[in-house]
Amino acid sequence: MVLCFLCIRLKDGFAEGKDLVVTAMASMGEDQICALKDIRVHLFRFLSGISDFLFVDEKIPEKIQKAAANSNSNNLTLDEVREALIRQEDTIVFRLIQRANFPVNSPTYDEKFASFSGSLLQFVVKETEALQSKVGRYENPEEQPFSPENLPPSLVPPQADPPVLHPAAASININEKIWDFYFNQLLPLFAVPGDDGNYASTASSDLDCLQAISRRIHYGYYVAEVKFKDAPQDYEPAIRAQDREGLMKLLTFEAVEEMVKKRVEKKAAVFGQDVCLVDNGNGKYKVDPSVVSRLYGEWIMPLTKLVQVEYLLRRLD
Ligand SMILES: O=C(O)C(=O)C[C@]1(C(=O)O)C=C[C@@H](O)C=C1
Repeated sequence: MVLCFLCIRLKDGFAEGKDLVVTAMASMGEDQICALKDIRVHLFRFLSGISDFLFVDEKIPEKIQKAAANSNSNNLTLDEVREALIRQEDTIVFRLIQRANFPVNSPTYDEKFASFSGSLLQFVVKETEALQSKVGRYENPEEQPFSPENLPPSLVPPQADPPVLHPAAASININEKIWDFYFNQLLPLFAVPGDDGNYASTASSDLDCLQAISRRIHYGYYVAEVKFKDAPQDYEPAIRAQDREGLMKLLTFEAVEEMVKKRVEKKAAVFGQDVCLVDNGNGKYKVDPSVVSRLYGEWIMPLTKLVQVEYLLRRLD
């Protein structure tokens, strides 16, 4: 009942064109969040189906959690984890396309833009993550916050499934690096210069991109765990020697990386083409497919590997 009410208010809020934070806050007062404590069935997952503005839209981790829980994790295969990475490509490409609907909109990032301290972007990130934390987003290991200071605790009961990952995963958050490359290198490659005044939408769209990219990169925990379980005899000596380079070599598959870059380039071309009734062969894309390939080749895959190395270095602790 409470959930239905919440969904309707969320939908109405967006239909009225309210901005993300206002809608979320208006929809979920503290009382409602507390009332939701009694609903024990994966509230977070349920809500994710309602609004991908607010919550994650990937359900793969749950499948992976189950596969691993059903046995001593031999069920969890590298193919399954790679399948999850492939599905996340779609989310990333679509979110970039969404962000490309707006120009750069630099006032979004201006620290003196409004009466709150910091930029509009920082405000949206902090407030959105606080709400999402209350409904359990950060109970999922691959979800790492960009504004981790003073996050409120989850009000949702923890999932009963036995954990798949080594607890060290929780201490690995490389979002500062993601934030840095996204704003300083990637954004200027696909957002056109200009200002259309849509600052709140721009900020929430940036956060959507950041969260999808961050989830994909921190998914490296699962990739590393599967690789370790598949061949502990290969990984243990390098872990004991704390040999970063050795680990990096062991977990790198260049042929797979080439395939990934080609596939995401193709996805960006297919998902982001201008559709006309008459094919005029203009070949105009909403986001340049070569930028998406670069995103993966220069940042996403190297950082996913960094997460894997960091995880493996702590895997025997
Ligand atoms: O598929 C793997 O084996 C991964 O480790 C994932 C990944 C990637 O980020 O896509 C990273 C490193 C490999 O070299 C290939 C691909």
